[in-house]
Amino acid sequence: MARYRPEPTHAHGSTPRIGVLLVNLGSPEAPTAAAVRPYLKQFLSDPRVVEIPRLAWWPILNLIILNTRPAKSAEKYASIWTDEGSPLRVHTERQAKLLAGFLTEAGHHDVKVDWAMRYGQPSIPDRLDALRAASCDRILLVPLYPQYAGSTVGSVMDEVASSIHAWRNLPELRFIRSYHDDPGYIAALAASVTEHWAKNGQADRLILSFHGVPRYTLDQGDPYHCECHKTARLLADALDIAPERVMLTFQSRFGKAEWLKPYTQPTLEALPKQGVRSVDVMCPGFSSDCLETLEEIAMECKEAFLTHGGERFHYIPCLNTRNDWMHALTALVIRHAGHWLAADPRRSTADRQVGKARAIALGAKNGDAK
Ligand SMILES: C=CC1=C(C)c2cc3[nH]c(cc4nc(cc5[nH]c(cc1n2)c(C)c5CCC(=O)O)C(CCC(=O)O)=C4C)c(C)c3C=C
Ligand SMILES: [Fe+2]
Ligand SMILES: [Fe+2]
Repeated sequence: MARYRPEPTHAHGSTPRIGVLLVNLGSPEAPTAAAVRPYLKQFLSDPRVVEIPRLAWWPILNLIILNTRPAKSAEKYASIWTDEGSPLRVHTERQAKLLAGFLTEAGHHDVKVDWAMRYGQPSIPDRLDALRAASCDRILLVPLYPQYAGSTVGSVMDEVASSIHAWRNLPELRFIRSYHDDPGYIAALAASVTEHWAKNGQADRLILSFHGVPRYTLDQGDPYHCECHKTARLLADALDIAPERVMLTFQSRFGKAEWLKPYTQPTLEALPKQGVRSVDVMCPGFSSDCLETLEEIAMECKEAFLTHGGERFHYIPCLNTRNDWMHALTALVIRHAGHWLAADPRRSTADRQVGKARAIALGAKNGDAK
């Protein structure tokens, strides 16, 4: 059996380009049990996500979870679905379009931006094939997870590796491993909180809720927990807020094992008894609003806080397509694609910068104040 498929003929002779692939987690095709089932099957069959030995996990997944969870999840998805589809998908597609525009504006015309989902559609192998067909011989992968976790960024890289295993002529590859402490990302988060405070006043607490992962991943060396804490510390510093007014929590626990603590919902339920009447909740670990923020936090957790004696619950949206975040993402991409962009002799920014530098130099020489 041949391992390698023939390469597309256009791989030869055409102008090489740089590809940028944004990747997020993925959503079902529709908010129905029938559509949620294959999506959950793919998701929960990923050994990076559920590390239970396959033989033990297979019957639990196929005989129990996939017979009960799709209907419940579908109901939740239905409560956040938009006319254009899943919010996660809509935001990710817009982020890709805006990034392409911002890169062009910065003078990088030969960069092709595309987007893919780790689970469901558009798939990573499909979009990598498309970048190859567009003659991209250098590809930067951008998993849209600010904090690294084996279950997210690690899984994206597994899928990339399996997608290209039969390519004969491999592209040069790079990836953004995480951007949890990127100054542009932190500044965009801080600006979003500051704007919220300017309109609504400050709540008693600012809760930073991150997606959880099993506790054993921390014990085994996954840096996710540390990166979440670093993001929270940098954000609190940028906001100049007293540390005791900020809390970091972990949401979306799945299954019976212990996950990272403290858990978001039980924390919110306990706060009113401690005299905390109002909270602002933000999810810095999600680059786009999705089921886990719009339904779990803004609906479920809000109700839990209010029914336990809380008086005011505000959810601060994810960065989505905020202008400051799109600028920060563009800068991140330019930095990671750095030597490729700098080495491209057709790059027009280089020309422009040289032109500008010449104008300044000549202007200064001629005593021209302009
Ligand atoms: C089963 C274990 C899971 C781990 C580990 C996990 C890690 C993890 N997930 C995200 C981001 C998202 N997860 C989303 C949905 C979601 N997550 C799990 C399970 C685990 N996630 C499930 C089963 C689901 C599906 C929905 C459900 O049935 O509850 C989403 C939202 C997708 C959407 O379409 O809106 C995101 C985003 C991170 C960042 C992470 C580890 C750091
Ligand atoms: Fe998840
Ligand atoms: Fe959830």
